[in-house]
This record gives sequence, structure tokens and C-alpha cells, in this order.
Amino acid sequence: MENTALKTTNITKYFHDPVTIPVLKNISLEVKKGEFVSIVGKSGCGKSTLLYVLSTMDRDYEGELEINGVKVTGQSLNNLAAIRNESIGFVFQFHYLLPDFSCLKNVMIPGLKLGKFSPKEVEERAYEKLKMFGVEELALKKANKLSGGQQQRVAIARALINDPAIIMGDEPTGNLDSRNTGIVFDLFQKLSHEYGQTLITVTHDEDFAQRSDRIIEMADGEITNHGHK
Ligand SMILES: Nc1ncnc2c1ncn2[C@@H]1O[C@H](COP(=O)(O)OP(=O)(O)OP(=O)(O)O)[C@@H](O)[C@H]1O
Repeated sequence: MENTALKTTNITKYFHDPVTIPVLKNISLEVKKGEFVSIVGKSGCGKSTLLYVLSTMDRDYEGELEINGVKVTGQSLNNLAAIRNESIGFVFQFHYLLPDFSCLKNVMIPGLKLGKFSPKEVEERAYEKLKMFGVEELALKKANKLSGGQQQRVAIARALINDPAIIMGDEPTGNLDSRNTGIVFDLFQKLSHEYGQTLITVTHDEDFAQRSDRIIEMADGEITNHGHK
């Protein structure tokens, strides 16, 4: 469907450690363009594993994954990297900024790598994103000189540099206090409701999940509630 950002059909995944255990069982889900979805469930139920499959970083699964109407399952590593760089922005619990680089440079790197925009445009866009997150005055500071909340805002700006259609977050507020969690939530909501970007976040934060558009509940490798109202 045209308004579908991401769709999975019967995704099943096993870990072999040392015995074979299914970690994802027949996951079929659909996320619409512009939707802000939270994935919740007890520790160990498979949330992060699912997110890695959805992000195309993990190819070792059965079933099918479609992103923006394109079947990505079975595509070559090069194609997957291209799809990922173009369409997906990733925010982790730990920001993984390069500590000795300026915030501006950190945000610019994925933009320079993709090459969709000229270096000058990438720099302008990086400033724009930092401004959107209220951290533009920190642009030239080294990333390791910032507070945790500021670093996470820079990391989110970095995830947005190529205007990805889908933003995925694995505990994006897991390391933040409630004030910064609120800031990040509001920004995510703005991206989805005002800019039409699709947000898929794994979270343990009940309040964060409750405020998102839809909560997908997982238990023991399965989706137990799709959260459709
Ligand atoms: N590389 C691996 N090899 C074997 N088992 C793994 C591997 N990675 C994760 N697991 C197991 O798979 C299951 C799902 O892990 P996953 O990290 O997806 O859970 P989660 O729901 O994200 O948990 P948390 O909320 O604690 O982050 C767990 O039982 C975990 O121990």
C-alpha cells in the first residue's frame, strides 16, 4: 500500500547459543507513513532483535521485509546499505558520537557519506538540524564537552541529516533524565506529525510509549498487541 512505510510478513529468527532458540516468531506488522510507534515488552522478549531486522542491518531471518513498498529481503549488502543510508536514521541509547569531532562534523558525516547533497549543503543542513534541536550554539564544540541530553540531541540531528523517511530508535531516551526525555519525545512527535516522518522506537519508558501514536506489545518473540485503536 502506498501509505505503508514498513511491512513485515511472518518474520522468524533463531539464535544458536548453543541450542537453537526462536527469538522472533511470525512477526507480521505494518507501520504507516508518518506514524509514531513504540515497541514495548519485557527485557529479553526480542525488541532490539526485531528493530535490527527492521533496520536491514540483520539479514539472518525468515520471512519478508518491505520498506516504502520495496522488498528488501534478499537484496545484496550494497543495495541494503544504500536503502539504509537513504531511508533510515538510527538513534541508539548511547549516542556513539565521535568524541574528538565537533558536533557539526558529527552531524555532517552521514551526509557526506551518502553524497546526496554537496558538502556545503550538508553543512547548511547540519546547522539547520542542530538549530531545530536547540543546540546550534554548540556546533563547533567537541562532542565530548556536551551534557548527555545535548549529546543525544546532536545524535538525533545526525540521524536526520539525510531526511530519512523512517527513524528508528533503540531506547533513544534510555540514558536521559525526564526533562531531556520530554525534549526528545516532543521532537520525535514533531517529526512525525509535522514532517510526516515515520518513527519506530523501542522503549522501556511507559510514559513515552503512552504518548506515542501506537504501542506494539511484544512477549516472548511475538507481537501480542498491535495497538490498533
Ligand atoms: N547474539 C545473540 N546470540 C544469542 N542470543 C541472543 C543474542 N542477542 C540476543 N539474544 C537473546 O535473544 C533474546 C532477545 O534479545 P533482545 O535484545 O532482542 O531483547 P530486548 O527485548 O530488546 O531486551 P532488552 O529490553 O533487555 O533490551 C534474549 O533472550 C537474548 O538473550
